[in-house]
Amino acid sequence: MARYLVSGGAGYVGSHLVLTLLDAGHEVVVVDDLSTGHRNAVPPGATFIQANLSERRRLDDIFAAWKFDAVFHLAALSLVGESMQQPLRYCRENLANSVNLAEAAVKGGCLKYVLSSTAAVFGVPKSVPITEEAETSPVNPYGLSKLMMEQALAWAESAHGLRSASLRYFNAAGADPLGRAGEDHDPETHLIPRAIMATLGHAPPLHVFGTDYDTPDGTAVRDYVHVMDLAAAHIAVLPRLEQGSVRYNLGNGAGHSVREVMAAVERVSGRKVPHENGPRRAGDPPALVASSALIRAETGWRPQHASLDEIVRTAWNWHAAHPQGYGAREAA
Ligand SMILES: NC(=O)c1ccc[n+]([C@@H]2O[C@H](COP(=O)([O-])OP(=O)(O)OC[C@H]3O[C@@H](n4cnc5c(N)ncnc54)[C@H](O)[C@@H]3O)[C@@H](O)[C@H]2O)c1
Ligand SMILES: O=c1ccn([C@@H]2O[C@H](COP(=O)(O)OP(=O)(O)O[C@H]3O[C@H](CO)[C@@H](O)[C@H](O)[C@H]3O)[C@@H](O)[C@H]2O)c(=O)[nH]1
Repeated sequence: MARYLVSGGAGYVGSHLVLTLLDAGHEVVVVDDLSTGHRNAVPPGATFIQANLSERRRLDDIFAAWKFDAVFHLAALSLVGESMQQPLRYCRENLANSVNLAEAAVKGGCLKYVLSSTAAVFGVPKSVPITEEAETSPVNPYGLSKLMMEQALAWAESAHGLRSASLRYFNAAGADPLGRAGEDHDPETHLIPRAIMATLGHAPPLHVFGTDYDTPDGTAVRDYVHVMDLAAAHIAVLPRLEQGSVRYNLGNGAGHSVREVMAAVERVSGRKVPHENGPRRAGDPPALVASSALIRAETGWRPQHASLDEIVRTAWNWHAAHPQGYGAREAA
């Protein structure tokens, strides 16, 4: 049994990671300011500390009070469009706060650091699937802020011995198959929850952002990876850190178009997805698909929930059971 710090553990991916760590018998301390997360999303078995990562002294106190085997850093701002409007805020939140956490970890003697990075570090890729050798050339401040932290971590290894894994998630999707957690963002911008909420009648019809892409059906293609598979990857990379820092692309390795996602929602729900076709969303690349060959080869990680229907089914079940997301339980 080990003890881990999870920043952003009240958020979507973070809450699923905390469940996975607790299920494996580990001890978890969550640090989250609840800016986009939910207190009710933190599983009961975890210790919760409400703090902002800009509070460096609080972080030092936390690392002094507990000895952690590793830190998983998920807390961040992650809306691409918002980052275009507020580039400096994104750099402060995603770079400066990540540096704060890394400094506090080093000072506290915790020398393993797993960063939630993103496919957005690649910008518009020249080809898919995207390997780790592909050029990193972000086209928005969000991707830049994550890439800068990846680069800072490389220097922190040589200077401070901080071993890091930068996990470039592609599109996190789905929910805990046991129904203990799900996705609840406000506003919700992600395709699968939006399609499901529209189908349940809890949101307006889905807007299909672009039908004129150079893809098989004209809609944009993404690599949807189950959030529990993402969570499992965090544990799988830890032994690899004994040999040094790593950067891994993390996806299912299969691309699905917006129309294919809608078809999956229709298969799972037995209902039509109310939708309207519209123009492209600014900044959206036509296709992002991961090559996850490297993490598979080096850690043995494999997606266990790879089918799009299974991903959509777990998300559907959670949204159907929680029409107001975590709000209903917060009010209860
Ligand atoms: N969801 C995706 O598809 C996706 C894809 C690629 C990368 N990522 C990355 O994964 C991570 C988690 O994403 P998510 O979708 O779960 O987001 P989320 O918004 O659901 O979770 C982020 C959590 O961090 C907390 N937080 C934010 N700023 C903080 C601060 N300064 N101090 C303390 N806590 C703070 C929020 O309250 C929230 O609980 C992010 O780093 C994101 O960039 C997500
Ligand atoms: O209402 C909607 C929402 C999305 N889309 C399309 O669906 C696809 C997926 O969009 P979305 O779910 O918003 O995810 P992305 O914009 O691909 O971004 C996610 O995945 C990236 C990695 O691939 C991460 O960097 C981001 O943080 C994460 O939000 C895109 O083609 C969108 O244009 C629609 O057509 N209608």
